[in-house]
Amino acid sequence: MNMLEVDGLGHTYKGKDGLHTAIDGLNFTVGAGELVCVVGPSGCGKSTLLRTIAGLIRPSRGTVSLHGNRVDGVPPDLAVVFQDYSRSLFPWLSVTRNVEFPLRSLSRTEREQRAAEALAAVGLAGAGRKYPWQLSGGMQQRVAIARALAYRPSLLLMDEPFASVDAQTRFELEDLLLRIRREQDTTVLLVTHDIDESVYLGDRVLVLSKSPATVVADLDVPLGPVRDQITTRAGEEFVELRAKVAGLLQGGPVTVR
Ligand SMILES: Nc1ncnc2c1ncn2[C@@H]1O[C@H](COP(=O)(O)OP(=O)(O)OP(=O)(O)O)[C@@H](O)[C@H]1O
Repeated sequence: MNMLEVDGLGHTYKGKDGLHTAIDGLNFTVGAGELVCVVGPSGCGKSTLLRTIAGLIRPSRGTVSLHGNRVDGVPPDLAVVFQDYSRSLFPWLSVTRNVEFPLRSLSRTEREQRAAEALAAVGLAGAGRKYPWQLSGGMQQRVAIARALAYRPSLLLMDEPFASVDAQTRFELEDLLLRIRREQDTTVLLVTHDIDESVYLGDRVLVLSKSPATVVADLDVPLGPVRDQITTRAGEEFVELRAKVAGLLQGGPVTVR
């Protein structure tokens, strides 16, 4: 079953300086349980795409459907993790209260249980009473991921989620995401600038053209569910795929030996 269907999606911003078409004629689907990465040149419209899927922008053309229902406003069963963790957590709330925040409609016991489970899943079982400002950047992003997971969304949207952390933490968070989606079967659409990251994480990689963005390639990543930062990245298939994505992003012919 398709969790997400994007059909003929286009958006034109109307600004003071006239019209600007950010995305145009985008078509793709994401199946339940898939992790799909989106890469594209800077400014090609990746954030516009995510905002449209999240129902934050009403598209000028085309439709977005989440498990068969047309998105028209922010869907209730969707969570978003942004790049800027420092602005996505509430500094005056403890880690546990931050994770419980979207669960206000649930009973207290259920909120506490879900928050504890999600914090354990991201390796922060002991940090619930701390405040975001007492944690490192990587730990804060773990809290943001835990908050999204505790909500148990049908679709998890991630907008450059690891772009603001150091390289070592980035690797750890990538592996955390791979483990979580193996264990919880979460459906994820993740936008990244990083070609290597798109291949390392994705079951599929969607390559976008420069603005106005269209899908220039939809590549399968046959690397299996269990990946390793050292051996996977050194493997022949990985190296070939990343060269292919890089070639597509440059817009040139793709010759991979
Ligand atoms: N609110 C807006 N009004 C007018 N133009 C906008 C608006 N938001 C974005 N744009 C323009 O639309 C284009 C796509 O922007 P968007 O932020 O979606 O791209 P992106 O691929 O996410 O960028 P980056 O890679 O830099 O994060 C850009 O040219 C941008 O200037």
